Amino acid sequence: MAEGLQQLVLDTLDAESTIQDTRSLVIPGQSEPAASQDAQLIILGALNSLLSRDMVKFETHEIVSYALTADGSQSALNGSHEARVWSALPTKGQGAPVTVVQLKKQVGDKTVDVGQGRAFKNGWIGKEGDGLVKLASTIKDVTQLDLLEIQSSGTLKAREKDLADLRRRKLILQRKGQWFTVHKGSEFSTSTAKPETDLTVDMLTSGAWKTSTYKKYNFEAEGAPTSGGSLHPLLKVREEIRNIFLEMGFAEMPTASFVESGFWCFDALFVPQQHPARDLQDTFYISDPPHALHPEPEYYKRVSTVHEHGGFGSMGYRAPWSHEETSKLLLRTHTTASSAHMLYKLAAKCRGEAVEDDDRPGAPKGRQNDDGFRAAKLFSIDRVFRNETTDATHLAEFHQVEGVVADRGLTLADLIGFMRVFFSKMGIKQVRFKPAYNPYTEPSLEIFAFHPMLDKWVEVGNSGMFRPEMLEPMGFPKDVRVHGWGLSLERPTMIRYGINNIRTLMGHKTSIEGIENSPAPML
Ligand SMILES: N[C@@H](Cc1ccccc1)C(=O)O
Repeated sequence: MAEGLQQLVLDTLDAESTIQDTRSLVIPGQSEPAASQDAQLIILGALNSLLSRDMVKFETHEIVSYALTADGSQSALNGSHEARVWSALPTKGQGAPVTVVQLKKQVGDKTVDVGQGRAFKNGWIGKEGDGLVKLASTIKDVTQLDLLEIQSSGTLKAREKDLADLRRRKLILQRKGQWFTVHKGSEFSTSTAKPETDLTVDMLTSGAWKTSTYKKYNFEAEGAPTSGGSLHPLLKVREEIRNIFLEMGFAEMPTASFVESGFWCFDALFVPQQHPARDLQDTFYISDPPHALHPEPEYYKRVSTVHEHGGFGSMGYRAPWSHEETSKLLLRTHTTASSAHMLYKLAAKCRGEAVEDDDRPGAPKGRQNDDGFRAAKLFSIDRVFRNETTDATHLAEFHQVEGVVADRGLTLADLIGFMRVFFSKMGIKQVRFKPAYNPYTEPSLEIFAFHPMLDKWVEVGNSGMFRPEMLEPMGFPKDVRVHGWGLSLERPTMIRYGINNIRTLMGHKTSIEGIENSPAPML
């Protein structure tokens, strides 16, 4: 049929040079002109195909048309509700008046409910005793006439108001539609022979290429979508947070070692060896190799002593030290293990080790009484592991955002002030702090942010000033203060992307399509 229709369009153009209104075409195989929108869509298909070969040009005309609802079609056929009410009643004085109950039985509840009032208003019917009678002997059912006109032409000529009324009565529906005016194109011909799409060896040898018509190359056509890699939302938010750190002058810590020893993950941080976080139920331990390499002996001695007996102003835990516990290998439970490595390295010169002076601007070089301390601002964003039962908000593997700032004279006010700036750069303007406990920081603060969508305060991080029991065995001078904090990467990502089940963000339930379609976050 498609070809027959294209041929019809070309033949009509050949005879009449333009087709003013495609609604006048009679599609091959049909008896009526193509007044309906369905017919116009079929015509549009044929026109587009001819347009691609430049055989025609056409203009589109947008129209609004109307179609009858089921109720409307019934009224077009049998008369409006009010006319059906009128015709069911006896003429005044010529029969017993009909009660509403009887009338409903005769013409149906809906017809009476809708039609009765209108029939009264039109003066067609009246009351007599308990019943109703006809007052008018003949009526003109304008509603039915209007519906019939709409049925055949799609509209009412110049009577917008009545259309609105019929729509309100749910007798008609509005439809958007279009029709077309068609002209000859630059390659117009009455032949619909398919143009060639490829130049073949056969055409070249036979010489057919000279007389063939060719399909025009479509430079507008979009290629098939390519599937490349796309960044996971966690990576996008990680990048955004990394940029905040970099813009605040932080350097990134190396965090490649997922496996740590009990020493670096806990002991160096003054986490007691009996702490519940070190239990098998909370931490994944590695069985092979069975032991970690031994840390530097003097540092190890200072750490074990401060745990067992105290020192640096502390009374220690006064519990027996277990070498076994410290040398266990485990999947790190927090990135503070990496911070401990970095802080130990930062204090190297303070311990009197030969370290090359760095050339950061402002770093005191070879100053007299230089104790070797260099201020530092460090961050990391990487994966940690906890032996957790997974649920909508917990995973056994997740990511931590961690930062440490080391300098002389830092106070708790600096930590709080810094947190406010850091979180406001992440788009979190309202933050609150609550005293908390960490074995390695004192004071410690939990950080809460106001979540406007949830309309409540949610915990976003944990922070504090590292204890002398941790810093001084590393070799930091007494007046050096280090504050640190940690937060999850998943939580801000879930908030940003409106995800409420963490398992759809990470793990085997993640939807690849969701990742491909997730927009970059906005600050
Ligand atoms: N390690 C802590 C975060 C933290 C880091 C540094 C200082 C204080 C707290 C956690 O896992 O929650």
